[in-house]
Amino acid sequence: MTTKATAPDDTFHVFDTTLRDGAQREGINLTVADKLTIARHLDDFGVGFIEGGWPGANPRDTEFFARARQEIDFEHAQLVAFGATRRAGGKASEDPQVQALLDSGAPVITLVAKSHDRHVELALRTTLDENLEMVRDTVTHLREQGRRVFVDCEHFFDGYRTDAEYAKSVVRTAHEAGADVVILCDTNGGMLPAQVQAVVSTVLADTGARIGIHAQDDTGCAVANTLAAVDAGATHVQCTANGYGERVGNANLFPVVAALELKYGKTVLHEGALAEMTRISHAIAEVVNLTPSTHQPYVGVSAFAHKAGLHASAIKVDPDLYQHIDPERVGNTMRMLVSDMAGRASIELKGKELGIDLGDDRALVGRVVERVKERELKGYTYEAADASFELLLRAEVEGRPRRYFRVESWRAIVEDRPDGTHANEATVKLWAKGERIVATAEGNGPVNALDRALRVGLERIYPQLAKLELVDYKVRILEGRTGTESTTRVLITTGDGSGDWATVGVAENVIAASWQALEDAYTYGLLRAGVEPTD
Ligand SMILES: CC(=O)SCCNC(=O)CCNC(=O)[C@H](O)C(C)(C)COP(=O)(O)OP(=O)(O)OC[C@H]1O[C@@H](n2cnc3c(N)ncnc32)[C@H](O)[C@@H]1OP(=O)(O)O
Ligand SMILES: CC(=O)C(=O)O
Repeated sequence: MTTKATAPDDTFHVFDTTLRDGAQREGINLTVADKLTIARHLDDFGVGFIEGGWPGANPRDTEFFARARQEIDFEHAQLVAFGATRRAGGKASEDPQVQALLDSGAPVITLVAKSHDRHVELALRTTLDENLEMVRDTVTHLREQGRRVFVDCEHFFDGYRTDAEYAKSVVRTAHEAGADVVILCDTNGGMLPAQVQAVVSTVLADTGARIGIHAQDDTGCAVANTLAAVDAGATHVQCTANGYGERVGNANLFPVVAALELKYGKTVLHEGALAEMTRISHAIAEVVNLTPSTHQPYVGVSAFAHKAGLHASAIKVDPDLYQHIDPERVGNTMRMLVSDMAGRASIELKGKELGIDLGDDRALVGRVVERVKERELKGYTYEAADASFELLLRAEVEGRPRRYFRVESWRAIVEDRPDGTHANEATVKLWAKGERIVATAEGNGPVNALDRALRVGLERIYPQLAKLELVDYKVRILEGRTGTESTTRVLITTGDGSGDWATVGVAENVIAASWQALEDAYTYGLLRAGVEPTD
């Protein structure tokens, strides 16, 4: 582990606490290996500080610091150990919890300190003076041991309401004892931006300490509160990747950093890092085993996805008209969604995205718009089934549907037996390359049996299909869609090892809807493989 004396640029700190506060989110349970992987991603991204956990609080965090020291050569970040001030009535130099922070070998230590009078009296069960002494003694001791110290003033904003002078005296004590930054924490996450801005301004003016911000997201304002603190003069922001954290989470690192770089014009990352943001956000989501939020600002797959026809018509002229930044700056991409809200421009842009030349054929584009609207009324959804849309578009452009096989008939049988067992069997009758094929297969359900029968029938003629795999299958009942009876929509995602595609089927019953989605899935798989249509 490199123990750099200072962060790359010490005038403004991006401090990440994914491995400490992020790990406090319900549902996240990181192994040491996970923590090491996330630390590497965060270092690549270029944050200045990575809070790795609370050494001594649990064996996992203790091991993380030991292994990070051995295994990671941090290029941009310094590793930070988190812990509390010493116990009331003791000495920092004799406190085992404080000693564990030193033993971690981390060059920087964040101490959580009480700054709310009620917490001191009720949670610590000590006096206000002794709490100040705990802060002074612990910071002094750690400084004497050569560590850089940051102090997190827990519940600062709530404490400021009940006793502003006491809250500020904790900041002054930490600062005078040698803490480099004193962080005002909105621990309960109840603050609003204007309140944060006012308090940060006053504390800066009254204490002379360098101020940081740590905002929980309980009002949905953590990012805004963080930026409000920066507006007021804070020069250290504590965030977590994807906003993971206790309860509803913390200030999300990615929108905070993007705002600092793109809206405030600050350089807080190394060159080229911002363009890696989407990849890093998704990679961390993968490690914590949570699906990345599709609607996350900047990095969500929907962050630059455009659905409304009017938006598309302006974007066709200039993408800036409906986007606050160029998505490539954060490593994301613009996408056009095709649905019944599409107009001609949406189809033209989607065609371009798919590499299909529509020329200036207004009539053709108009026909596609009409067809999409008519099919969406029946229950199809093309924004979730790009591959089915591409097949529909190509059919219009090429004057006939792409066909690699023709279906004579299909049938699926579900056999329930009195002993509770059952069997599923399907038969497909097809024509491909002039040959009539009859194939039968069993499966763990009727759709699986149909999928297998289709594959058994076609694989000999199209060996490319061997690589195809059903990745996801979703069914939704569309109540009263046609005004009479409900219909069923099936969305299938298929992969071939180098990418995934989604197809849709709609019918009165789930098996017929699945069959349509399967037919599109196989047809699109052959199209992707570059196979020429035969029929
Ligand atoms: C706002 C935040 O998110 S801060 C981060 C909080 N993170 C965590 O709590 C996760 C890790 N925590 C743990 O593993 C455990 O709580 C430990 C190891 C730290 C402590 O465990 P225990 O010794 O069993 O104590 P317990 O958790 O019941 O209570 C915490 C103790 O620390 C004391 N304490 C709380 N804050 C501070 C502080 N800033 N300075 C000193 N002592 C403190 C409490 O008064 C309480 O003391 P008590 O044991 O005399 O009642
Ligand atoms: C320190 C911290 O996590 C908080 O006050 O929320």
